Parts: sequence; C-alpha cells; structure tokens
Amino acid sequence: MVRLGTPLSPSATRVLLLGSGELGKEVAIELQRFGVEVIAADRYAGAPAMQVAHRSHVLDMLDGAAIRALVERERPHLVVPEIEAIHTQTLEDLEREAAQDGSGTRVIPTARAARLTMDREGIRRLAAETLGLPTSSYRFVDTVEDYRAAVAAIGLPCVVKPVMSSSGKGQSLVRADADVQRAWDYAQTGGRAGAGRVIVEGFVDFDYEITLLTVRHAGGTAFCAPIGHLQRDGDYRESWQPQPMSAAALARSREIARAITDDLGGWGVFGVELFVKGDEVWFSEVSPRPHDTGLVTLVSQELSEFALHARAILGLPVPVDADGTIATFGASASCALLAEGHGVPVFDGIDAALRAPDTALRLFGKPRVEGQRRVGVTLARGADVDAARAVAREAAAALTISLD
Ligand SMILES: Nc1ncnc2c1ncn2[C@@H]1O[C@H](COP(=O)(O)OP(=O)(O)OP(=O)(O)O)[C@@H](O)[C@H]1O
Ligand SMILES: NCC(=O)N[C@@H]1O[C@H](COP(=O)([O-])[O-])[C@@H](O)[C@H]1O
Ligand SMILES: [Mg+2]
Repeated sequence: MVRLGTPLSPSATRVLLLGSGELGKEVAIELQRFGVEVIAADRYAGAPAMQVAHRSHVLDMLDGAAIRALVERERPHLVVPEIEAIHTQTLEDLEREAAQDGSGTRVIPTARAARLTMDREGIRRLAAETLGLPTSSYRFVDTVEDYRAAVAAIGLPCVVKPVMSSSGKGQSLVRADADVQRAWDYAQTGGRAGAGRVIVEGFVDFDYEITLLTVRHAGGTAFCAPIGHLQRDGDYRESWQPQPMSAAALARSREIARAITDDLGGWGVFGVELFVKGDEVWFSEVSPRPHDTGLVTLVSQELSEFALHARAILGLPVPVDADGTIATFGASASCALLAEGHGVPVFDGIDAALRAPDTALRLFGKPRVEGQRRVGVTLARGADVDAARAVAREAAAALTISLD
C-alpha cells in the first residue's frame, strides 16, 4: 500500500532532484500533482525545476561531500538523479548506509545504475561485455597516442566522445585523417567534467535510431511506443512517435531494453537508445531517467514519460495494454528550440506558434544562454508522423528567440 503525506508537513514524501533542467521540471510538476515535497538541486541558481520546486539548492554535484551534506540536511525519501554528472560513489555510499540504518532513502532507480550510466565506460562494458548485447566497436583511451592507435584500429568513420558528457558535448564524427586531432581537442574541452578519458566508437550506419522508453514499476516492465529522432552534432533536434519499424526490429529492441533495464534494476523510466538497420538492432546507451527525445510524450500520451517516472518511483500503478505497451494518442512530434549567443532568452511569436490545432509549447525558463542552449520545445500531433513533424517544425519556425 502506497501512502503519501502532505508537503511541508512532517508526513511529507520528500523527493530530491539532483539536476534541475527541463526534464526535471516536468518530473517536479508531476510529483507536485501528488502532493510530494520537491527539493531541486543543480549547479546554478534559477534552473527550470527549481522554479516549480518547494525549495532549491545550488551545489557542485561532482563534489561528494556537498551531495552528502545536502542529503543529510533534507533527508529525502527518494533521491532522483536528473543528469549524469553526479558524484555517484556518494550515492552508492548513502544507499548502503540507508539500507543499514533503516532511514529509507532510496536512489532512483538504483545508485549502481546512476554510477554505471554517468560514465560511458561503465554502461558500455556492462552492455557489451557482461550482457553480450550488440554495440558499435569501441575503445577507451587516456592519451593522444592511444587515441591515435584506437582510431587506426577502429577505422574511419568513427565517433569520438568524452566518457562523461551528454547532449553531444565534446562529441565529433571523424570522417577523415584531417579531423582526428580536432576531435581529440574537442573531447578534452567539451565534456562536463573537464579533460580525461575518451571513447572511440565505430560508426554504425543505421537506417534510423530510436529511444525505447522502458518503465520498471511495481507491476513489472512496460514499454512506450518507439520514439524516432533526428540528432545533429550529437544533440536531439526532432523526435516523433511512433517510429515505424518491423515487428522483428521492435521485438529485438524490447529484448535489448529488457536485458539492460533488468540488470540496472530499480523503479523508474529508462530511455534506451538503439540503432536499427533492417531487422538488426544495436544498443547505444541508456538514461536511467526520462529522456530528452521523450519530450514528445507530453502530447503523445495521457501519461507522459514524466508522469510515468513519477508513478513508477512512487510505486504507483502504470496502466498497460495486453502486450505491455503504454497507450498513445497517435502520431506526434517534438522540435527542440535552440538559442545561440549570450543573454537572457525572450520569445516572440508565441501566438503564431500555437495557432495550429493540437500544438503545444514548453518554454523551459533557463535563466541565461552562453553559447548554444536548448531553451524550449514545440509539440504537435498529426495525421501521421510526417505531418506531426511538419507542424512541430512550423511552430518552431514561427518563434523568434532573442537574448537580452
Ligand atoms: N557509434 C555511433 N555510430 C553512429 N552514430 C552515432 C554513434 N554514436 C553516436 N552517434 C550519434 O550521435 C548521437 C549522440 O550520441 P550519444 O547518445 O552517445 O551522445 P550523448 O552526448 O550521450 O547524447 P544524449 O545525452 O543527448 O543522449 C546518437 O544519438 C547518434 O545519432
Ligand atoms: N541529453 C540530456 C538532456 O537533455 N538533459 C537535460 O538537459 C538539462 C541540462 O541542460 P543545460 O545543458 O542547458 O543546462 C538537464 O538538466 C536535463 O534536463
Ligand atoms: Mg544519447
């Protein structure tokens, strides 16, 4: 039996979000709807989820002592990682101590899942070497000499990424010898945690790629309809649901998603990223939390990936149909809004963007842009995926973003 208290009272169910971006903001809203007390943390003030949380804290999330002090101060029932770059060793320590002293703090989905996925090496070795799942070829390197040898061994084209990065930061596609040094230099400066270890991956020449949102909940494992997406510079630009795919490729995708999520364990939404060519499927990576390409579920599903995460982590029911699928409203799409430059975002043309029926918009409220940053998303439903994508793109094109 699940029991929820009243926020800001001794009975409150307290959730600490580690990371407070656009994905955490939607999770926070869903938790608020259940009267959960939400505490948001991130490396900067005024982050999106902080704007809808009961309170917030600014800290360096790679600082283990700072994470520990925050958990001891807030005594959350659930610690919910929202980004990769967290001092996950501290989460493992806290999880173990909580099991011993009975304080009841749980890490979502598990501290081990957070540790393995914060770093490309942990999750890649688990998937490819322990579970035997198909992946691209890969090598991990620490020095420029080893890097050059890895590129030679893997062959061109290859993809170079810092082991700790997301949204394509520090990532390059190396097509020719002339790109090799530049890719190393970018990987050393573009990652979230500074210079360091790099993965060199063989290029997978896929037909399309998907995110298979997989929900581990009290009643078992459920899948959302596959989400197709378009990435540029390693960052998502458009996503749509459902991605048309063969029955064999979908079955294989579910098999891979089940294998990796069963191993990671715990409750919550996982974004399993897969490459598909014909009926063949490769595992790429997994987020043990809602996924950016899953923003489309804000219009495609009664229960978005954020609502599903809230339900799953609280131990609440997740309704599924007979074959374990979560219902959708039909073809839908999302289009990311990127701002470039320096300053505080201001949006014009909102009325034009929302003129078409079945169109929606999320403006994340990120306080500043320095360089390039995703600041919002347009959402649309349509007769089919192509129509939905066109409406989402048109809505995005109707908006102008300036930086004050
Ligand atoms: N080995 C590969 N072969 C072909 N394409 C790849 C490969 N690795 C990455 N990509 C492309 O780059 C995109 C981003 O890669 P990846 O997901 O590893 O980066 P990321 O920084 O973790 O992104 P995010 O955090 O947004 O998921 C992939 O979705 C895919 O389009
Ligand atoms: N691909 C991972 C992803 O989309 N993560 C989302 O972006 C935020 C960071 O944005 P920022 O870099 O603009 O601060 C994260 O907090 C999360 O919501
Ligand atoms: Mg990815």
